[in-house]
Amino acid sequence: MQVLKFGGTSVASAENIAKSCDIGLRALENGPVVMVVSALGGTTDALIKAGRAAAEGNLAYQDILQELEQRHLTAAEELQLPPAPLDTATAVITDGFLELHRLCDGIASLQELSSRTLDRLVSYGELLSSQLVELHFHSFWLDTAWADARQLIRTNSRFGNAEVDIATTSRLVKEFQALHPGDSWIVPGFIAADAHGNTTTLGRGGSDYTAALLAAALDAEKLEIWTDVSGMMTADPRLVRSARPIARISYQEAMELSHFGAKVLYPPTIQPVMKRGIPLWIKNTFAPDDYGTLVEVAPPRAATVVQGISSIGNLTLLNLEGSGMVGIPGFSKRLFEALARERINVILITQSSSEHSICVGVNAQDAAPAQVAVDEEFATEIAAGRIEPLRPERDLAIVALVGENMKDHPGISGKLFGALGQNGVNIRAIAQGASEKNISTVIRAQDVRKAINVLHEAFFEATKKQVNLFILGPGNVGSKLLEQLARQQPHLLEKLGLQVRVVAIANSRHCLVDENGLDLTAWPEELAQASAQTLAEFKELIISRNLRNSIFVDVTANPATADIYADLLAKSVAVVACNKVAASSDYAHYAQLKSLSKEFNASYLFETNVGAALPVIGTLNDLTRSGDVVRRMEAVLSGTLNFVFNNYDGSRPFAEVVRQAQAEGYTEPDPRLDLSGTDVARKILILAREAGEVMEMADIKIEGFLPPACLEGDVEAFYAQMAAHEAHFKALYDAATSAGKRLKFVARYADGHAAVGLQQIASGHDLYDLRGKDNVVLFYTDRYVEQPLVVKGAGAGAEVTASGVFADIIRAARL
Ligand SMILES: NC(=O)C1=CN([C@@H]2O[C@H](COP(=O)(O)OP(=O)(O)OC[C@H]3O[C@@H](n4cnc5c(N)ncnc54)[C@H](O)[C@@H]3O)[C@@H](O)[C@H]2O)C=CC1
Ligand SMILES: N[C@@H](CC=O)C(=O)O
Repeated sequence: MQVLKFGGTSVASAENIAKSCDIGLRALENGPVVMVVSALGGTTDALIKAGRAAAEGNLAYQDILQELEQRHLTAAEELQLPPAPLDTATAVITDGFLELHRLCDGIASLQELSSRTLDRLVSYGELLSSQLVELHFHSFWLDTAWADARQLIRTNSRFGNAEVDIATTSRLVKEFQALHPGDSWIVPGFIAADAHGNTTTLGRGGSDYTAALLAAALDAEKLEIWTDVSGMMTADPRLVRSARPIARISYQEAMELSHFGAKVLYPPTIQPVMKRGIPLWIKNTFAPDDYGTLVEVAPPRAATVVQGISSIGNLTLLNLEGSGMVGIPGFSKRLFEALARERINVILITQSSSEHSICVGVNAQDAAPAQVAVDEEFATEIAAGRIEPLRPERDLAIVALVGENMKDHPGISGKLFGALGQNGVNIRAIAQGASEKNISTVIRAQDVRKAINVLHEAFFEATKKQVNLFILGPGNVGSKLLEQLARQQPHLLEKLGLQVRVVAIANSRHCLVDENGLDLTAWPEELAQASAQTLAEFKELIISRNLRNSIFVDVTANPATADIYADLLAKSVAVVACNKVAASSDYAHYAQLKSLSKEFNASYLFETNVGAALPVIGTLNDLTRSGDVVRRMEAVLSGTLNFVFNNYDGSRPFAEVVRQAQAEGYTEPDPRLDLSGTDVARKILILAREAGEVMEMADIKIEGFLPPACLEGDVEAFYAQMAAHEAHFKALYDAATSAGKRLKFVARYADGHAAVGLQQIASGHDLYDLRGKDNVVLFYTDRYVEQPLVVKGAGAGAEVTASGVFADIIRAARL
C-alpha cells in the first residue's frame, strides 16, 4: 500500500483536484493507494470564521457558508463528472451545507462555540473535499472506497488537538482493509473520533498526521506528502530567495526542521513512519517531476554540515532569576510544573552554569498566563527577595541551524555567531542539545529576515554573499565609483561570489532608494526626480532597512557626515570613506570610531584618505601589526600641489594651473584646502595616528606658501588673489630652478612631531622625481632603517580614488 496525502492547495479547485487524482492514478501502477485529502484550501479558516461569527450572533456566518457552498458546487461542476456522480456530489454538498447552517444556527442561538462543536463544524471541510475527490477518482478507477476517518482513527476527547489511541487506530484500519481487499481508499485528513463517536481533530496541519498514522497501520511502502513546494527547503523561501529543496534528509533532521517552523510538514507526522522506517517523500503537486525531499532512516551524508535553517516567530523569553536559586534543588521542577499546570508548551530552555537564572521560551500568547502561574508558585521566595518576579522579554524569535553533520564538527557555532555578530544581530539566548543536531538562537523578531539570509549565505552559499551599499555623495569620485560598480557587478558575482547591490544613492538634495538594488545606468535621472532627505534620515534609512552586510560609503567632503559614522558602526554597518574629515577630527572621535569598528565587527576603512588608491594606510597597518615601529615618514601627499608645481613654470599664470588641477578632479571640492596645506596636514595626521601616535590637527605645523590675502573670501576671491600675486609664485619657482631644484610640498613626521610645507628638493632626492599628480611616501621603521619602504604612484583623481573606495568596499564585504 502507498499513502499519498494532498494538502489544501492541491485540492483547492477542480483543476487541482484533477492534478492530484492524476498523481494518485499514476501511483496505482505500483499497487493500491490511500489518498488522504485536506479541505479545499482556505475552507477550515472560513468555517472557523463562520462559527465565531455565529457565536457572536453575527449573521455574517450565513454569507460565509453560502460562499463556501458555491465554491464546492463550482468545483464539482468543473470536474466534469458523469451525470450520476455529479448528482451525488451536488447532493453531498447541499446536504453538508444544510447541516452546517443548522449547526451555526444552533451556535448563534446559544451564542457559544465549544471546542467540541468547533471540531464538528470544521470536519465538514475534509468530509466534503474527500467525497468530491472520491467521486472523481472513482470515475477512473472502480476499485475505490471512501473511508470515513472517524471510523479509522480513534482519539481521546481533547477536542481541537486530540491524542491518538495508536493501538485501536491500528486495529480499525486493519479491519477496514479486510473489508476492502485490493481497494484504493480516499480518506478525509485531519478528523477522527473519540470512543463515543464524537468528531475530533488532530490539530492544524493534522492531515499529514492522518496520512502517517494510516501508513504506519498499513505498514505502507511509502508515504508521500503532496504540497505546493518542491520539498523541504533549506530555509523559508518567503524569507530567503535562494533557498533550495533538500534532496535527502533523516527523520530526526526533518523533525527538528518541522518543529522549528518548516511548515511543509506537520511535526507529529514523522514519529509513526519513523518507527517503522517507512520512507516519506515531500513532493510538489504542481511540479510532480521535481525530485522533492526524501525523508529516510539513513540518507547519504549531505554535502553541507547544516541541512536547513528554520525559525519560529512570536516568542517570549521568561527569565526566572535570583540569588536564592543557587545550589537549591527543585527550582526548575517547580518552574516547569507551574507551566505544565497551565498547559504551556516550553519551546526552549537555557540555564546559566551559575544556576542564578533559568530562561524559557514560550509562545507569546502564553506569556501572560505563564507569568501569573510562575509568580504564584514562587510567591514566598519573591516576597523574601530571594528571586525576582518573572521577567518576560517580548518580540523575539528563534532561528535554528539543523543538521546531523554538525555533530563533532567544530566551528559551526563560531561561524553562526560570527555571521550574526558581523551583522549586528544580538543573540539573547542560545540552546544546543547534546545531540548537536540543532543550535537554536533567540534573536529580535525584526532581525529574523536578515539573520536567516546571513546564515543561509554562510552555510549554503559559499559562492555567494549579498552586499548592500548606501552611497552618499555621487559627485566626481562617487559617480566614477558607480560607473565602476555597474561595470564590475557580473565580475564580482562570478569571481568573488559577491552580489553587490546599491540600495541607496543620496546627495545633499535627493535620495534614491530601492531595496532590490538600483539600476546603475539610470540613477542620475532618477536621483534628480527623487525626494529630499536629511543626513539624519539617511542614517535612519540605513539602520531601519536592517539589511545584511550593509556598507555606508561616504564620498562627500561634508564635515557633518562624520557625525553619523559612530551610530552606523554601533549597528554593525561598515563605513567606507574617502572623506577625510572623520579620521582627521578630534583624536577621541577617531579612536571611538576605531574601537566601535572592533566592538561591532564592522569595518571602518579609509585607505583613500591618503594617496587616493595607493596602498599607503594598508602598508602602514601591515608594518605596525607585524610589530614594526614607524620612526619617520617623509612624503608628498598632495596630488594637486604636485601637479601644480610640476606644471607651473611661469609661462601660464599660477592660478590657471590650479584651475586646471581642479578641472581634472585632483583638488578638494574646495581647492583652498589643498593650496593652504590643510589637506596635506590632514593626511600626515592620519598617517601618524595609524602609526600609533596620539595627535591632534593643531599639533601639525603648517608652513603655508600662499600670501594671506588668498585665503580671505570665497573660492572666486581665492583665484583672483592668486592671479594678483602671480609675482610671488614666479619668485618661488625661480628661486628653486636657479638652485637646480624642484618645488615639492612635503609632509614630515618624526618622533611625535609632524609638519607640512613647501621645500626645494634637489635632484637625486627620493622626492625629486615625482611626475604629474603622483604621491610618494617614505616609511623609515625599525626594519627599514637606511633604505625606506616607498609607496609611490598616482595620488589623486576621481577614477583612481573611486577604485580605492571600491577596493575598500570589497575588503569590508569579505570581512
Ligand atoms: N579627488 C580626489 O582625487 C580625491 C578625493 N577624495 C575625497 O573624495 C571626496 C569627494 O570628492 P569629490 O567627488 O571630488 O567631491 P564632489 O564635490 O564632486 O562630490 C561630493 C558630493 O557630495 C555631495 N554632498 C555634499 N554634501 C552632502 C551632504 N551633506 N549630503 C549628501 N551629499 C552631499 C555633493 O552633492 C556631491 O555630489 C572628498 O572628501 C575628497 O577629499 C579623496 C581622495 C582623492
Ligand atoms: N585633493 C587631494 C585629493 C586626494 O586626497 C589631492 O590633491 O591630493
